[in-house]
Amino acid sequence: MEWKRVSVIGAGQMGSGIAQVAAQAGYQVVLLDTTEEQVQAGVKRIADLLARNVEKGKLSAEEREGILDRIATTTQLEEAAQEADLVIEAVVEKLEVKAEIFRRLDQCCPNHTILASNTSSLPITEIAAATKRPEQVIGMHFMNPVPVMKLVEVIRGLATSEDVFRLVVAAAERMGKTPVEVNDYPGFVSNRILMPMINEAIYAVYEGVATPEAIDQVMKLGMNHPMGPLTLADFIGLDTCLYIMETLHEGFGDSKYRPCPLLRKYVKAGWLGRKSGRGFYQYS
Ligand SMILES: CC(=O)CC(=O)SCCNC(=O)CCNC(=O)[C@H](O)C(C)(C)COP(=O)(O)OP(=O)(O)OC[C@H]1O[C@@H](n2cnc3c(N)ncnc32)[C@H](O)[C@@H]1OP(=O)(O)O
Ligand SMILES: NC(=O)C1=CN([C@@H]2O[C@H](COP(=O)(O)OP(=O)(O)OC[C@H]3O[C@@H](n4cnc5c(N)ncnc54)[C@H](OP(=O)(O)O)[C@@H]3O)[C@@H](O)[C@H]2O)C=CC1
Repeated sequence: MEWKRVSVIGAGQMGSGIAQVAAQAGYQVVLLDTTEEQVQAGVKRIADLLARNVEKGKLSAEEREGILDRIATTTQLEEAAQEADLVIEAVVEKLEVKAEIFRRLDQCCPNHTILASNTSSLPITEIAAATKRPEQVIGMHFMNPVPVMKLVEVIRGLATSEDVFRLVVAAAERMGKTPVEVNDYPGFVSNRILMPMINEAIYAVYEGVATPEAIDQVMKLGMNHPMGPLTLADFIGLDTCLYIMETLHEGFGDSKYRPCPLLRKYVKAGWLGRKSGRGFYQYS
């Protein structure tokens, strides 16, 4: 079956990026967030990035208009659900919030609709269990920034069907991505490896080993990482980093994954990184 419509739930940094690459791939997209302001902020992010691509000569002004025309917006889940072939959820990294969204999507989507989560770490099998169609639920984990990064981790839940897996791999490829299959364990592969490194960098700040600037320089100049771990943590969002560490800690029951107290403190203070204007660095 040829898919035409992709709905994206959550218009934050990941949801807006996913909506952009889906519209660039020719899908009709519906982008949803809880308020009109959030949805419009997501659309503005897409419009600005596409305008920069026009300036760079990578896209024509007509192509930009075409992509933006393919993105409709809503704040009503029923509206996002009603005609979707594929729904990709990208809301906050909390199991109870995602499970409730999947429960509602299951009720309002057509029978054929596939429900994917962009979760960074949470169990796909448990998200799927909130629906009556667990064979049509799957993990589709894009990387940030979505328009640039090539990888999509594709994660099968216990019940995910082979057909659904193949359709989702094909959709990721159509969006210009390279899908890699991984199994349903906390943090999958990407964040099981990346996030303990970031957490360790935060411990190094906490224990006074070096300043954030020095730690980032060591990893950039010494290991050729494009961003130092603390700049990357601010870029991902410190709330998201904390939720991922909590999932690893709880999921494996191993103290090596305990989140650094400084990370908790920053999140409690509302220092969420780039998106809130302050994290390990200041942005305004
Ligand atoms: C937490 C999770 O669950 C999983 C994750 O996503 S973990 C995070 C994974 N991502 C990373 O590790 C990113 C690491 N950082 C990088 O790769 C690079 O710093 C970067 C690609 C973000 C920027 O690259 P750079 O060379 O330093 O900067 P710059 O030259 O300005 O940008 C390179 C390109 O990326 C684009 N770009 C940069 N930031 C962007 C953004 N936020 N959104 C969209 N495009 C962006 C630029 O427009 C530019 O595009 P062109 O080549 O078409 O001109
Ligand atoms: N940041 C990253 O680098 C990556 C993140 N991810 C995953 O993507 C997901 C989203 O992350 P990210 O985009 O960074 O987060 P953001 O905080 O940027 O965006 C999340 C958006 O979802 C909205 N939202 C929250 N609850 C609901 C709801 N019930 N219904 C509709 N919208 C809702 C939020 O609105 P409000 O602000 O009003 O709550 C916000 O606009 C998370 O699961 C994260 O783990 C995956 C890969 C990389």
